[in-house]
Parts: sequence; C-alpha cells; structure tokens
Amino acid sequence: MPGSTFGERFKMTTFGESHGEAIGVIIEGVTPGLELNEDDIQVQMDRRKPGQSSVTTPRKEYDKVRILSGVFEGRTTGTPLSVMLNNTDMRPSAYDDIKQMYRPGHADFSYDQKYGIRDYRGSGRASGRETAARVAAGAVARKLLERRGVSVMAYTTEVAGIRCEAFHPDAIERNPVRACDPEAAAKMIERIEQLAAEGDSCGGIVECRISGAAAGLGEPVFDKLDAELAKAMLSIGAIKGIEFGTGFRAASMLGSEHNDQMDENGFITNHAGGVIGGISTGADIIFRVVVKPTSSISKPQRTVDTEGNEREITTIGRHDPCICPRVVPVIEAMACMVIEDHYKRQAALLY
Ligand SMILES: Cc1cc2nc3c(=O)[nH]c(=O)nc-3n(C[C@H](O)[C@H](O)[C@H](O)COP(=O)(O)O)c2cc1C
Ligand SMILES: C=C(O[C@@H]1CC(C(=O)O)=C[C@@H](OP(=O)(O)O)[C@H]1O)C(=O)O
Repeated sequence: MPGSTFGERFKMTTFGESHGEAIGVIIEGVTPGLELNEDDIQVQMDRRKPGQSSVTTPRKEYDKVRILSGVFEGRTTGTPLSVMLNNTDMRPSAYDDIKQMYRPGHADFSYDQKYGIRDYRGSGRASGRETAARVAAGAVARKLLERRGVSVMAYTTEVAGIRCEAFHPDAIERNPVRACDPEAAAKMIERIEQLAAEGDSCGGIVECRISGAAAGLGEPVFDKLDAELAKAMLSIGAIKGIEFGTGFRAASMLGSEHNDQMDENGFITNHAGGVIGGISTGADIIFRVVVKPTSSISKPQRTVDTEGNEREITTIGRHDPCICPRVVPVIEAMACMVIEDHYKRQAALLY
C-alpha cells in the first residue's frame, strides 16, 4: 500500500541539553487523524516539570509545549510530529567550579571518555531534563492507546527503605512523592527533606501497571515485550533495574506456586506480570524499576579532575534529592510508547 503509514512503527528521538536553548522530540508513526492539541501534551508535561515541591529540584521550568509539525487543523497528519520545549531557567554558572571535575555517579567521566568533549553545563544530554521530551512523545502515544482501551499508571512504592503498605490509586497524584500509600508518603517526604538538608539523596522503587493491553503483543524472540519494556526503562537516567510480576521473588518459589494457572475466566494469578514467552497474555502488565539515589549531592566526595589529580567535590546547584516523584510520568511515557509501537507491529504482522 504505497504512501500509507499502515504498519509503520511508533518511533521517537529527542534533542537538546539541560542548559542549551531548548529540548524537543520528533515522533514518527503517529496514526493520522488523531485529535491532538498542545493542551493534550501539556497535561503530562505539568506532571513531570521541576520546581513543584520540596522533594524535587527547585529549578523552575514551565515546559510550555509548542507543536512544530505533524498536526493540521487539530488532527495528526501521519507525518513526523515535532514538539519543542524552551529552556528558561538555566544557570550554567552553578557548574563553573566543577567543570574540570568528574561528579561521582553522574555521566561526566564516561561522556568525556566517549566523546572527548563534554557540555559540562548540568550534564548536557545526560541530564534528567532530556526526559521532558520523552514525556511529550508519551502523551501522544497515550492518546492513541486510550482509543484502544489501554491505560498506564505508575507510582512510587518505596523511598529510602520506606515501603508502601497500602494501595490507594486516588492518592497517587495528590502527594508529592506520588506514592500509592498516603501514610507512607508522609514519612517519605520527611525523610527526603531530612536527607536534602544533610546534602544527601536517596533512591526508591516505582511500579507501573498497564491495563487493557490485548493478548498477543510482543515480537519473539529478540523483541520480546518484556525485553522492549526493560530497554525503554533502562534508557532512563537513574533507572538501575527492572522486574516483572513477582520478579526476583520467583527465585525462591516453586513451579507449582509460580505458574499462572487458568480457568474458564482466564488466568487465576499473574506472577508473570502479564507477559509470557515475550508476548502479552491480556492480564495487567506489571513491572517495578529501581531508581538510584541522585548522584549530585553537596556532601564532600572523592574524585579526580580532567588531568587525573585527586580532588574533593561538593555539588551545589538545584538537584532532585530523590528522583522517584519526577520519574513516574517518564516511566508511564516510555511504557505508552512501547505498547503503542507493539500494537502497530502486531497490525503489520496480521496485514
Ligand atoms: C526525571 C529525572 C530527574 C533527574 N534529576 C537529577 C538531578 O537533579 N541531579 C542529578 O545528579 N541527577 C539527576 N537525574 C539522574 C541523571 O540523569 C542520571 O543519574 C545520570 O544520567 C547518570 O545515571 P545513569 O548511569 O543511571 O544514566 C535525574 C534523572 C531523571 C530521569
Ligand atoms: C531541569 C531538570 O532537572 C534537572 C536534572 C539534573 C540532572 O543532572 O539530571 C540536574 C538539575 O538541573 P541542572 O542542570 O540545572 O543542574 C535538575 O534540575 C528537569 O528535569 O527539567
């Protein structure tokens, strides 16, 4: 079918640096005819943007959405859709004193090794700021998924060893850590504030639940759905691991316990987390990711400078004392894009 976008994959790439002029995204494979305006994307940007609470970086970015292409008279055209977000609150001088030093845990040393040149202004491309552009693309994928009856929801389940004991979906967007248990959220906030005052940071766990996805999504054997979700999640800065369903607990379970048995209503349990053999089963797809503690901290640490001399470093500036709250919308965005992409691949397979 020449000229048709039928079967085209949902793809995106981002551009921009934390202290450059702007960041943005180019998305390909957007189904034509979808009603889309800047507000549809802005809603998701507003969930991720910095400077909204005591547990996030105070940097104030509004992440105002500008659609540059791919939408005509309020509908997507099927051509590359691009979104730009201007940076407005840059403060590169915060990095002047440490521009010749490598921050432990951040990408300064490894970027220098790879490129031999580094935008030292706030980690450049390795900055969490890059994820704003992903959220814009995720908002488009989410709209396409809504038409398919798929919903994607992530939430914090653990911060600094404090775990959620209850699950209250309505509380998630109302507490600044986006925890699913408001009682645990209060303790998490107190702990993050305390650590930030001490010049330290902490990590945690974020869970994601995809509901309503059809059975049959996933491309074995190399592009299994769980493998694709894992790659998408691990491509987000600070995400260090992922488990599906019962995850690592499977190691101590018996086959008779872990197998998801079936009856006439479908699966009785969901230990697999909704994916078996790399293909969705129709059950909720559930995974958890580990978020590492923010690397830029103001406690003195040992490092070296670009000449290899031993130095002591303290990172001043505006940093997230815990990345969990702001990574929640990013995880949802990446999950939306993977699922939408696999719907398109499944359609191409059956065509
Ligand atoms: C939403 C978001 C916000 C982040 N905020 C910060 C921050 O304020 N300071 C910092 O040092 N790292 C922050 N990071 C983490 C860095 O991007 C990440 O640690 C860095 O790229 C290197 O880690 P990696 O090895 O996991 O990629 C953030 C990441 C995300 C996704
Ligand atoms: C600006 C954002 O987060 C930034 C992510 C980040 C990092 O090192 O990842 C460092 C901080 O920014 P700066 O470059 O000013 O030091 C955060 O504020 C954002 O997410 O929009």
